Amino acid sequence: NENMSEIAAATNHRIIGIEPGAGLMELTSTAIEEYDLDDWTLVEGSSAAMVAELQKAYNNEEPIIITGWTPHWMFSSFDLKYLEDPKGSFGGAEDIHTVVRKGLEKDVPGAYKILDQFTWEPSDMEEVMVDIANGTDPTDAAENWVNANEVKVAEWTKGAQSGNGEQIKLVFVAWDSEIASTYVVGKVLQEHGYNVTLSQVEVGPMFAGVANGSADGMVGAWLPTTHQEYYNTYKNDFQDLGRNLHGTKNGLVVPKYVEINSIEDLQ
Ligand SMILES: C[SH](C)CC(=O)O
Repeated sequence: NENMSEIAAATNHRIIGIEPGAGLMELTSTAIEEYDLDDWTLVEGSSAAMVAELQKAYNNEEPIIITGWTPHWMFSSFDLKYLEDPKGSFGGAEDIHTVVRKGLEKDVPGAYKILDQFTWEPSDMEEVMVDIANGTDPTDAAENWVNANEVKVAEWTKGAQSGNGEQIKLVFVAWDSEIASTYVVGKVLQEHGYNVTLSQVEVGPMFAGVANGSADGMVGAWLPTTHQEYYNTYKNDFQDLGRNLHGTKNGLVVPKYVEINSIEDLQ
C-alpha cells in the first residue's frame, strides 16, 4: 500500500541490525527468507550503532526498522513495538543461561555457587540498563543495583564460601543486556572476596572461551533459539548452570508511529 512504499523509501529497504555474529542476526536472515522479503537488506553493525540510528530516526519521527530484543532499556526510552511474527521465525520467549568452565566447582566452589544461584527478573536487568543508558558507568550502575537489592543478592551468595582473592574471569558481548548482567554478577563476586576480570569479546569467543577454560564463565547464553548453534558446538566442553533470567524476546522493532504491525506488511 502507499504507506508501505513510503516506509520502504524512507528506510531505503534497510533493516538496521547489530553485530554480524549475533544470533538475532541469524534469526533475522531466516525471517527475511521465510517472509520472502527479497527487496530488504539487513545492515550489519553493532548494538551501539543500531541504537544511535534509532535515536536519530526517532528524533525526526522517521520510519526505521531495527533488530530488537527484550530486556532492553530502549523500550522505556522510546515508544516502540515488535512487528508481529506470524511464522514464528524469531521463536518464542526465551531464557538467558549461565555457563561455566568444567572444573570451576572443584577449583573455586564459592564463585561457582554464586554463579549457579544468580537469577533475576527482566525488570531487574532493565533497571541496570536504564541507569547505564542514562550515563552511569557500568561499574557504578552495578554497585547501585547491588546496594539497592541486598535481599536478592543474599539469595545468590547464600552458602557460598568467601573468596580469598582467587581470580575469576567472566566473558561477555557488548549487548546492553549482557553488560548489565555481567557487571552485576561480577560486582557480587568481587564483594564476596574474588578478584574479578570482565572481558568483552564477540559471541563466538564468548562460548569458546568458557569451553576451552580460558574464561571461568559467562551469563549471556540466549536459549533455546538464539544461541543454539554456538551451544550445540560447545555444549560438551562446558557446564550449563541453567537460566538466570526468563522471558526474553527477539524480533523486528519499529517506533509506534510507523504504521505497520506485522513482518508480513514488509512483503
Ligand atoms: C542481541 S541478543 C542479546 C543475543 C544475540 O542476538 O546473539
